[in-house]
Amino acid sequence: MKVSSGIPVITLDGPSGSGKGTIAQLTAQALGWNILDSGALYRLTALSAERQGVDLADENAVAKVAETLDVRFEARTPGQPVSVILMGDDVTLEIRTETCGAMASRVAAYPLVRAALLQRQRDFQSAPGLVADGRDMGTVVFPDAPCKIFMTASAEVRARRRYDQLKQQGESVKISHLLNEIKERDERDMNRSNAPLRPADDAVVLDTSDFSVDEVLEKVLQIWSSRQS
Ligand SMILES: Nc1ncnc2c1ncn2[C@@H]1O[C@H](COP(=O)(O)OP(=O)(O)OP(=O)(O)O)[C@@H](O)[C@H]1O
Ligand SMILES: Nc1ccn([C@H]2C[C@H](O)[C@@H](COP(=O)(O)O)O2)c(=O)n1
Repeated sequence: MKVSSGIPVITLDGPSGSGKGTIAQLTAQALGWNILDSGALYRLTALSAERQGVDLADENAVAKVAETLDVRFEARTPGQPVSVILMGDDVTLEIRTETCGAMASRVAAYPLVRAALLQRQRDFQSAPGLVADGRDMGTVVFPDAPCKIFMTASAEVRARRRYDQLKQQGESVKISHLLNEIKERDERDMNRSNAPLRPADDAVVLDTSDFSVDEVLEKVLQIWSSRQS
């Protein structure tokens, strides 16, 4: 099984809403690297299982879905937003809903599902480099990555960010509801027995609560630069 190939990887792990996806995108763009949105694979597994009428409580059946996931990530330029195509159907927006995120968190707790998606994630490691965003990028998927960052922010700040994001998209939700969902998701992601959400021992922990996107990006690029000198 391929783990390390000498191609550099920056891992960005952290809880929901900490800004990993946004920063992964901008970092990949700044460096001209490839990107792995590992959460999308769990979201796609959940969505595909639901579409096929698979019971999400059946670990073996959901793992089969993960093993045979027919998905394409279409990126025109490295670092630019990608379209996500599931069995020929563009599901880029559908996988981003809160409902799909909650289903993803549920199937992500299954060891068989995690095992089924492991090599698929490692296969994203290609030249000139990879920015990998998720929950276990630094601990399990790319344990040899030269630069590991664990992004955090208070649950309140993350709920506010999500609220602003959904409002911008024209969705009306209560911030108290989002806060509860975030706390529930954190609880499930941190307390599962397999690959729980936690910083790798050699990760830099970055609390983004009081920083803008631009400030976080600058810090991530500084951390990467410091790893090279
Ligand atoms: N430092 C920041 N300051 C303000 N807003 C931010 C910051 N970082 C991210 N955001 C905003 O917060 C929202 C959530 O960010 P993002 O989707 O990147 O988080 P995430 O950690 O990838 O979440 P998930 O794991 O649920 O996909 C987005 O609208 C993004 O623009
Ligand atoms: N490496 C990963 C990535 C994601 N998950 C789980 C945890 C989340 O609740 C869910 C959706 O992730 P998101 O798109 O919000 O980053 O998938 C995981 O367990 N491991």
